Amino acid sequence: MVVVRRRNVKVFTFAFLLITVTSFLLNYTHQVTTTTWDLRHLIVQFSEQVQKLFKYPRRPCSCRTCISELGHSLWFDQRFNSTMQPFLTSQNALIPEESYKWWLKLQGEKTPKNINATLKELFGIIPGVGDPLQERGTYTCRRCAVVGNSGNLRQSQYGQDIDSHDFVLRMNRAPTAGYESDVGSKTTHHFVYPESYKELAENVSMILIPFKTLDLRWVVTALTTGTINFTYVPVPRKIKVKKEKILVYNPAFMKYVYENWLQHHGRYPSTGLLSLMLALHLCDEVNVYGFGADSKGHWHHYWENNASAGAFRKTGVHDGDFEFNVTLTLASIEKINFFKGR
Ligand SMILES: CC(=O)N[C@H]1[C@H]([C@H](O)[C@H](O)CO)O[C@](OP(=O)(O)OC[C@H]2O[C@@H](n3ccc(N)nc3=O)[C@H](O)[C@@H]2O)(C(=O)O)C[C@@H]1O
Ligand SMILES: CC(=O)N[C@@H]1[C@@H](O[C@@H]2O[C@H](CO)[C@H](O)[C@H](O)[C@H]2O)[C@@H](O)[C@@H](CO)O[C@H]1O
Repeated sequence: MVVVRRRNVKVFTFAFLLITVTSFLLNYTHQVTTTTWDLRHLIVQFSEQVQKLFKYPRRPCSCRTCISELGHSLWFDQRFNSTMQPFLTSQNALIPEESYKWWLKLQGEKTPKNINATLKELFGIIPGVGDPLQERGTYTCRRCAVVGNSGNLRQSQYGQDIDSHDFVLRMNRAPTAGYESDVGSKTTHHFVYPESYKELAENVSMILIPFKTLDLRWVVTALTTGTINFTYVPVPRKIKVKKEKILVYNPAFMKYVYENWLQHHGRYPSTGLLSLMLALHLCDEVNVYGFGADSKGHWHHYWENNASAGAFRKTGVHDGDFEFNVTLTLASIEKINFFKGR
C-alpha cells in the first residue's frame, strides 16, 4: 500500500514538474499553442524548447520564430549577415571604400561631389535617427508587411491583413487611396529615390534609397533651395516631408544585398528586394505582398491597366526572375510569408 502510494507520488511529481517546466519554456518563447494532454506531443514540444533554450540563451524576439535566429537553413545562414547596418545615420555616416567604389558605378555619375562633405551637409539638415524601425526593443515581436507594386494585388482583398502589421513598408509610386481593400491604407515607411518620389502623408517615414551622390544632394536641396530638378529625368524641386521623418538607406547594405543575396545578378537590386532585405534585418516577422506576376503572368503595377507593362523584368537593370526566386526560397524556408495575390 505504502509502496503504491510512493509510486503515485513519484508519478505525480514527475508529471507536475514536466508540465511546469514545459509551460515555463512555452511561456519563455511566447509560443501560442492549443492546450493538449497528448503526452508524446508534450514531450516533443518540451525537447524542442529545451533545444532552443540551449541554442539561444537569449532569444532575439518574442514571436514564434525570429528571422535572425540561425541554424534552420544553411542557405540562409550563408547569406544573412546581422552586422550589416541598413541605415546611414549621423553617427554612422561612413561608407567603406570598397562599397563606395561599387556604389559610384551604379549610375555612372560623371563628376560626383565629395561623398563625406555631401553626407556631412545632409546630416546637418536631417537628424537621421529616432525612427522606431531603427530601435530594437528587447523581447518584442515586430511584425512587418512589405508591399511591392505588383498587379497581383488587384482583387486580393489583403487590405485588412496588411494594415494589421506594426510596420507597413511601401515603395515608389504606390498609391493606397482607391485601393484600400486590396492594399490597405496604413503606411509607416515608404521607400523612394528622387525619380520615384511621391508625396507622403505626414506621419509616414521616407526611406531614401540613394543610387548616386546627386540623390543625397537632392534631399538637401529639396528641403531647402529647390535647385535640383533633374537627374536622368525631371525630379521634384521640393518635398514636404519633415526632416525628422527622413531615413537614408546605406549603400554598403545595398552592396551586401547585391553580393550575398543576388550573387551579382542584374546591375543592382530593385527597390522591392532592397526593401525586403531591410525588413529581414529589422523585423522579427516579415509578410510579403505584391511581388511577382499575377495569375496570368503579367508584371504590371496594381494601379495601372496596361497588362503588358513589365518594366521590372524588361529594362535589364534588375534580374527580376532571380530576385523572385530569392523571395520564394525565403518563403520555402519559412523566413518570410509570401502572399501571392491573384
Ligand atoms: C520603367 C522603370 O524603370 N520601372 C521601374 C520602377 C520605376 O522606376 C518606379 O516605379 C518609378 O516610376 O521601379 C521599380 O519598382 P516598382 O515601383 O515597379 O515596383 C516596386 C517593387 O515591386 C516588385 N514588383 C513590382 C511589379 C511587379 N509586377 N512585380 C514585382 O515583384 C519589385 O520588387 C519592384 O522593385 C524599382 O525601383 O525597383 C522597378 C521598375 O523596373
Ligand atoms: C528604364 C531604365 O533602364 N532606367 C535606367 C535607370 O534605372 C532605374 O533606376 C532607378 C533608380 O534610379 C531604379 O533602380 C529603377 O528600378 C531602374 O529602372 C537608371 O539606371 C538610370 C541611370 O542613369 O539609367 C536609366 O536608363
